Amino acid sequence: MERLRRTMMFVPGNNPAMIKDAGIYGADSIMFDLEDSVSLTEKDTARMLVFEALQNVDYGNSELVVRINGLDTEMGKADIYAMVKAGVEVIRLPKTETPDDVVETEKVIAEAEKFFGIENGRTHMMAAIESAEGVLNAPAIAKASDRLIGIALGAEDYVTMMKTHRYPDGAELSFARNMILHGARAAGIAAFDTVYSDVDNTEGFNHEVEIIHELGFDGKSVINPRQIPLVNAIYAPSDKEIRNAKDVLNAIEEAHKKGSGVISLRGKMVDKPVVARAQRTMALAKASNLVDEDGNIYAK
Ligand SMILES: CC(C)(COP(=O)(O)OP(=O)(O)OC[C@H]1O[C@@H](n2cnc3c(N)ncnc32)[C@H](O)[C@@H]1OP(=O)(O)O)[C@@H](O)C(=O)NCCC(=O)NCCSC(=O)C[C@@](O)(CC(=O)O)C(=O)O
Ligand SMILES: [Mg+2]
Repeated sequence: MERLRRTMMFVPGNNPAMIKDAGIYGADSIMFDLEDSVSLTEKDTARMLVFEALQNVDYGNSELVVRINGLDTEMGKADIYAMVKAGVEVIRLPKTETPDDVVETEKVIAEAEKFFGIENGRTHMMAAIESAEGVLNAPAIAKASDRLIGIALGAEDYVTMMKTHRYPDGAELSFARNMILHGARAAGIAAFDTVYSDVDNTEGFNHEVEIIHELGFDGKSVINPRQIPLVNAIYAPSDKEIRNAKDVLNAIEEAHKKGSGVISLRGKMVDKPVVARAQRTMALAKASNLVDEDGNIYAK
């Protein structure tokens, strides 16, 4: 079962207080930012703070991600070497335009792993897509490296270069969302939606999460801890979905014992994709503490 990444929380890399406490909010992934939330004069400070935090702060089970500055900046290479040395799990490349951007970054990551005597391939990658060219190249970007665990939409930069704004119905993002989602799925990796910057607008945030959940996104970048439980609530399966998933998994286990792979349950075919969906449902139910280890729904 692949790792759940319903929420990926940005933490400004030059904010010691936020860095220290980032693990208490239960984000599936914590994403320390060395890029756009950090001013030019603070770039070295942020790199050092995150370098220390990655090695000395306990962030529990959250996955640790760092958004580096791109290789087209003078900070990019130093960011990569520092984060690889600190043992970060995933390096996120901002403003990815072409597959070459991924390939070039992967080369530097591999160099850094070799330089520090770290097993080649240990550092995974994500590519954030934040422009028209990046969106049109999304399928190729998603296939550009085996290190990629996913690609993400960065809509603040994207809408600016598209000469539009963020709107409640999200029409301005529909093409980009679908290109990124299909590119990710064709490459067999995860797809993440963009941040929602109006932190106090719970209704607007929930509406946006409903849309991306329905489309099939694995999760959403968030900028504030208050947004985490909102995403988890929408990604939590209903009791009916949990019961059905449990029946599917029990039925297929029985069928495998009898040596068959395709069965029907209450008249509906149950084969590999149905089983995969049931496994994801149970993983989401467990992550939301809705069921016990055996998949039984906790009494409300
Ligand atoms: C928005 C606001 C100022 C609101 O502050 P507020 O103070 O009102 O928040 P409160 O709710 O009052 O905080 C309650 C407690 O949580 C703590 N706390 C808050 N936020 C926390 C956090 N993120 N991490 C850990 N801790 C946190 C806080 O310290 C307090 O702790 P304590 O005092 O101890 O109780 C704050 O959230 C914040 O700065 N967010 C990060 C913004 C950021 O990183 N932007 C860059 C990434 S997007 C981008 O670049 C665009 C993109 O590139 C994206 C893409 O590519 O995907 C594109 O193009 O689209
Ligand atoms: Mg951006």
